[in-house]
Amino acid sequence: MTDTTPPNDTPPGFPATHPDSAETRIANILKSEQDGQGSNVLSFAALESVSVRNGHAHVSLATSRDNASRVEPLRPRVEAAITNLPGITGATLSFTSHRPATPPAANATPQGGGHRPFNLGGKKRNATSRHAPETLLPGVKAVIAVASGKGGVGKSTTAVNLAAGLAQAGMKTGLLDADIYGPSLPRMLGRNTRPEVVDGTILPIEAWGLKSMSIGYLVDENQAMIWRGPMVMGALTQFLGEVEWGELDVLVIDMPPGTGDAQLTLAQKLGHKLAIGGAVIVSTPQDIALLDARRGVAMFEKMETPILGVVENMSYFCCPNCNHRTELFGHGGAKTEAEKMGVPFLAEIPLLADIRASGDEGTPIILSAPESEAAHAYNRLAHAVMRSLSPEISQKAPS
Ligand SMILES: Nc1ncnc2c1ncn2[C@@H]1O[C@H](COP(=O)(O)OP(=O)(O)OP(=O)(O)O)[C@@H](O)[C@H]1O
Repeated sequence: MTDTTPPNDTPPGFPATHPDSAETRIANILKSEQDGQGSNVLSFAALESVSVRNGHAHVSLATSRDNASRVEPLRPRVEAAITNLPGITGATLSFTSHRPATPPAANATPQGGGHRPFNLGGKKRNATSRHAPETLLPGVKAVIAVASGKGGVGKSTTAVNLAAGLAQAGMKTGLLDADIYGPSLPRMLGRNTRPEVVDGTILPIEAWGLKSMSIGYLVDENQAMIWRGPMVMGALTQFLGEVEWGELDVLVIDMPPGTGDAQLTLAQKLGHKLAIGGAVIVSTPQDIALLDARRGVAMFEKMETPILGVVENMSYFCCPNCNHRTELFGHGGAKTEAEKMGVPFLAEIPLLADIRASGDEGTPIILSAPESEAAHAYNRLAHAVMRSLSPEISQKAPS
């Protein structure tokens, strides 16, 4: 469906100048929703902008860092109230913090509100040319984007084990956690160190034979939650342009879930490297997830990114005692769907408590239990991915 609604427009029935405009009604909601101390939202946050696109309202509020924690618990209620307005089908509240936050690393400081959240000090660089797409990741041969049409399908777990599998097979591998709002890499890799900044460049954290980077290494968990879009994109761009990735055969990127602006922008920025690598779409067998997977595939196809294939996660349950295999959600949905979409089916990963436990303990299961059913499944995935890469990259893949 074509979007005929201009950005920053009001929905049908809300002329912008009218007292009943979307902005006025949203401001009224913000004035009426109170926190536990009886203060309304607009008493400690300023309404920066309202835009409505295709019925979805994006509301940006400016607040101090201290007050951000007061707004956050109100978010679901406010978003629900805005969604109830006529002509509005959904709402997203984002916050801008106007005070600089805790330094993420010894000499790396988030700037707050800017498009380059980390001031890395060191030599003055030409940020424009350094961040121009063609100059990004100069030593990286290929990028593999691990994506999913929706959250919670096991994308990060898949990305971590895929990256560890590629490293184990002899490829020089990096792993970037691009999920700014829900970084899981530090936990899954068992690393909680602040990266060093040397000469204006962030050094990646080494873990399990991988070079890794995540917003979770740099800022406190709740801090990135209050970032608005441009800061998120700024952080991602810095991760691509200002991390010392060095020479890598592949950089695996754990993409943010979904198919919104951040995903599109990343895919655009990485077009030249993704053309040599490609996208891996993670799905669970349930129909709804498959619909979302289709959206993921469509997004990369639109960007002319090669689709390396689809992975079915939580595909079947394997009893740890008797090894009996149970198809919990009906088997083969993702494979059939991949065939219909004309993209390769890469692997099916079982649903296993040990996979979750290994992730929580900080060692990818492909390394902690190399003889397990799960490790074999992830190895099949890594080898399938290697085989689908171009020969110059995948020469280390077993035939
Ligand atoms: N095959 C599996 N078997 C058992 N548990 C799994 C499996 N895959 C993922 N999980 C668990 O499911 C939860 C969600 O996984 P993960 O964080 O990888 O998903 P995600 O798609 O990256 O989520 P988000 O969209 O929130 O980033 C985690 O607790 C993880 O350990």
